[in-house]
Amino acid sequence: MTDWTDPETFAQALDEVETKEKGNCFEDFAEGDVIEHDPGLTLTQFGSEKWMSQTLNHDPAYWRSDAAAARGFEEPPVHPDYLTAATLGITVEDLSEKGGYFLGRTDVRFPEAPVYTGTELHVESEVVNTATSSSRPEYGIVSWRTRGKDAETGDVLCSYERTNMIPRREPVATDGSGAAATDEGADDGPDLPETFVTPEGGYFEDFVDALEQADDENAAVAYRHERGRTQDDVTVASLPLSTLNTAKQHHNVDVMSDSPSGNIVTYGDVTRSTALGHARSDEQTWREVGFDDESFHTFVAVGDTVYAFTRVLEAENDASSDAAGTVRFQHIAFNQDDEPVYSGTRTAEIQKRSK
Ligand SMILES: C/C(=C\C(=O)O)C(=O)SCCNC(=O)CCNC(=O)[C@H](O)C(C)(C)COP(=O)(O)OP(=O)(O)OC[C@H]1O[C@@H](n2cnc3c(N)ncnc32)[C@H](O)[C@@H]1OP(=O)(O)O
Repeated sequence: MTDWTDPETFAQALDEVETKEKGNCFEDFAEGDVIEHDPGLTLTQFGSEKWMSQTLNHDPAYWRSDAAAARGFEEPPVHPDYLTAATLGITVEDLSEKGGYFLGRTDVRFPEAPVYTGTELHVESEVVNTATSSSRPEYGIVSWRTRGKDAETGDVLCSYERTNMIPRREPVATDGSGAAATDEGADDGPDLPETFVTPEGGYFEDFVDALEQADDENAAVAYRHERGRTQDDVTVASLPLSTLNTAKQHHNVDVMSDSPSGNIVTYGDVTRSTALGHARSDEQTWREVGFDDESFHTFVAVGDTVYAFTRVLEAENDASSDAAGTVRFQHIAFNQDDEPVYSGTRTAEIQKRSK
């Protein structure tokens, strides 16, 4: 009688049986398809606090009712990064569980902010673009518009457009491996301003003053934040799973040892939220408005440390409250070797010094 647990027999059986697959390949997506994601998630205080604590987002308005009231919230709301991560995590099983990396995201918006704990999230995605990767024939590139809705009212709470590399079932013929390796980036050396201005404080006026100072010179308002967060099992594997993100990239070392990263990697939303946490620790945030042009440049893995760098792009004396003005930033997350791992622009309302 066959001993199915005999190592040689079992190895052969594994080789010959089919695998009941999870997730979808590139060929499964067609422009215009709408996918309703089955997993739902109740946005809890515990989930939001766990996310915030581990990513160093310690803004008291999300932790304490008196600080929340001072900012015009009924109670501490769900943190927008947790809401964003949950709106993406829920989609992974259908969109990207097959593998392939999160390349970028844009137009992240929160039309019904603030969102309070206890809200049930229902998420749907529409395929907006599918493209061949000229440099990687075994992958295609897919973009989706995703909307996270209040399951009860249907109100859109978070929406964005995201792009991933997605494995193909069959590699496609391309015009050659060198296609992406153009030397477009042939380096003329860095082209940076002479001076870097750091805002004196974290209020709206400090950003306005710094921009005015930079305007007078060949200068930019750009600075780094001191905090770093070394990636560990909690940030790499536990946080994505807490948003129902089933991407093997974050929790299956076995499969990932044979992938471009060679190991499990940090969920992009953890990387960016950690960098944003560092940046927010040096400003007086009033409200988050949105995020654009987000890109993930290279992998972050256990043992890597996530730091943050900020450029202030513009400031406008106009916001949802007289207590704040609006500032547009570029945030760059980088690792211990000073390599950029994430970049994106962020629009946020920043509290004024004089209320
Ligand atoms: C899985 C998950 C969540 C989820 O489940 O969802 C995650 O959280 S995972 C962690 C976060 N993530 C990462 O850790 C990835 C970091 N990244 C890299 O490590 C490298 O990027 C790479 C190894 C993936 C690729 O390496 P690479 O092949 O050298 O990279 P590129 O040549 O730059 O990109 C290849 C092709 O993608 C096109 N492309 C790039 N960016 C965009 C964009 N924003 N929009 C549209 N197209 C884009 C590019 O135009 C090229 O297209 P072509 O093949 O046609 O030239």
